[in-house]
Amino acid sequence: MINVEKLSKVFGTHQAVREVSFSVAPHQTLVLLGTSGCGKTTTLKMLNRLIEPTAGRIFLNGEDIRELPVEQLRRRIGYVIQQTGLFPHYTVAENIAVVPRLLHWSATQIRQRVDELLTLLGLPVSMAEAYPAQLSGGQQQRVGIARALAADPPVLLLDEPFGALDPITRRQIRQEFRHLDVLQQKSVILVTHDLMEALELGDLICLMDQGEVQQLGTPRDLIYRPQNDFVRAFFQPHRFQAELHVATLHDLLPHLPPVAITEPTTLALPATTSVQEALERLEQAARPTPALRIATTATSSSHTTRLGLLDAFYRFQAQMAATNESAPSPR
Ligand SMILES: Nc1ncnc2c1ncn2[C@@H]1O[C@H](COP(=O)(O)OP(=O)(O)OP(=O)(O)O)[C@@H](O)[C@H]1O
Repeated sequence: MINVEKLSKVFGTHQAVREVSFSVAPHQTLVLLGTSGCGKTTTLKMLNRLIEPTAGRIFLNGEDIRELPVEQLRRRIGYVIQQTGLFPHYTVAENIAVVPRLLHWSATQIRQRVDELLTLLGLPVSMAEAYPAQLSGGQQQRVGIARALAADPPVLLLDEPFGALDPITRRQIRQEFRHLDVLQQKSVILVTHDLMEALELGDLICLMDQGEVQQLGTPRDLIYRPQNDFVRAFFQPHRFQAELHVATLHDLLPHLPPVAITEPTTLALPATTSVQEALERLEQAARPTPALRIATTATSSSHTTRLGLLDAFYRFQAQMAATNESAPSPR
């Protein structure tokens, strides 16, 4: 658990971050989102004291981080940066082992942890002896994450972790990242300026502008209950795509048109799946496009087709627009 209270940073006369506060529980991901220069990276670097705050406090599991020796703090906070920061002359195994070595783990323990992490991140164990330059960008990124997780820190910080990847790899790695078991029980804080990445990965989004928090909330809060004109304008150009990410199959259940399912195969998804993910999964599924079975409870389910899903989405969108227009503005 990490708690940030009124964190500020002034560089010379420039206020880069002003009174930023948030809390991230274990197994939650908070995304720091905003345009270039809004203070995301500065905020992130204050969390592991790569930058010292001008004011404010940070608590790691209740302890003020200023009370902890920096070395100890950094072992409890994994850190991944855009260019991975892997040491080019170290093998994959040696890169992952940097922190365990500092902690004087035995060679056997280190070897086991390296193999375990490679497997957890979907990399072959045989890759341990390769050098970073022999790996693809996506593989290097996974090794970067494995290295940050080596000593099992409760907090993981990621600064534009997928930024250097091509759009297809980026999307794939992002999907995998979301389902990584190894991140359960960790507080994850991720910096991005990519709106879809934020909506896909964030349990909470902290949208910043000029060093200040414009809104802190769930992706749904930011899309459907924007607190001010900045938040509204930030999402407006990508609104349709954004709504596909935040709407779930559960939202669409009351809007599903009655259909007789004739498709021979079905794809089953839980009702918590986003509409975006359901459409992607249907797209990737075997031909002909299967019917979709939405598991609503342990024993009951609803069926639809791709077209039925889109139809229900449009109805849901119209309903949300009507509700939001009639609702008073929160500010
Ligand atoms: N060491 C520094 N000295 C002076 N000013 C700095 C320093 N680091 C950052 N800044 C300034 O603080 C502001 C916030 O920078 P920061 O890197 O946190 O933004 P960001 O939102 O992460 O941007 P980007 O997405 O471009 O990385 C910017 O105006 C930047 O120029």
